Amino acid sequence: MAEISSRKSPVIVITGTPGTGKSTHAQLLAEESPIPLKHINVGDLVKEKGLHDGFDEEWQSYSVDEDKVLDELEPLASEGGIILDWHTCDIFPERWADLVVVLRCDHTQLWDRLEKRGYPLKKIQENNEAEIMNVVIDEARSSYAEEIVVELKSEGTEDLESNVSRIVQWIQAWRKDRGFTDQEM
Ligand SMILES: Nc1ncnc2c1ncn2[C@@H]1O[C@H](COP(=O)(O)OP(=O)(O)O)[C@@H](O)[C@H]1O
Repeated sequence: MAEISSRKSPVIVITGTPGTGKSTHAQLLAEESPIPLKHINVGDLVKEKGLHDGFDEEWQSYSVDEDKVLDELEPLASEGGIILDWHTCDIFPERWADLVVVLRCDHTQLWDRLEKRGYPLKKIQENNEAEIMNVVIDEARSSYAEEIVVELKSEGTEDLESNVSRIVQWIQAWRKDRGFTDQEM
């Protein structure tokens, strides 16, 4: 069983291979949530706050300093009311997460999305392979209690809308279980 946190607002992790729709889901969820939720795009935070050891030209990505990321996020996670949007999740301590959503996408569709984003071929191939090999879902399942990990398809706008309304329902149930009313933040 996952440990019950004392937070009034949950920490929701939205993870998945790059291009599966994490930011799109997190933005819509922040708009539709019944309680305020701050969307934290961890990749953007790494860039803005310099939580890295430099940029890898070959892979066109930052070499992330995970300790710095954890130090930066710890106070926010303790407070709750955040959506953590990142392509990996196993660095986040188990006690942080109330819900871990893993987005999935058909690999040919994912390839197109990453091509449109202008990723180098090598990076498209690496991510495409990771999606086929279930890398992120396996990582989530081995890092968190089974009952808080949810795998959701993200291939069209209907998926986006139904996924977000499902998470909204989950937030309502999470708060009700803890005896919070809609007015009480
Ligand atoms: N469920 C979906 N339906 C339609 N388009 C989507 C969906 N999820 C993502 N996309 C599109 O795929 C691209 C990548 O989405 P994004 O949210 O930036 O992915 P990520 O944050 O996982 O890298 C965007 O152009 C977005 O509009």
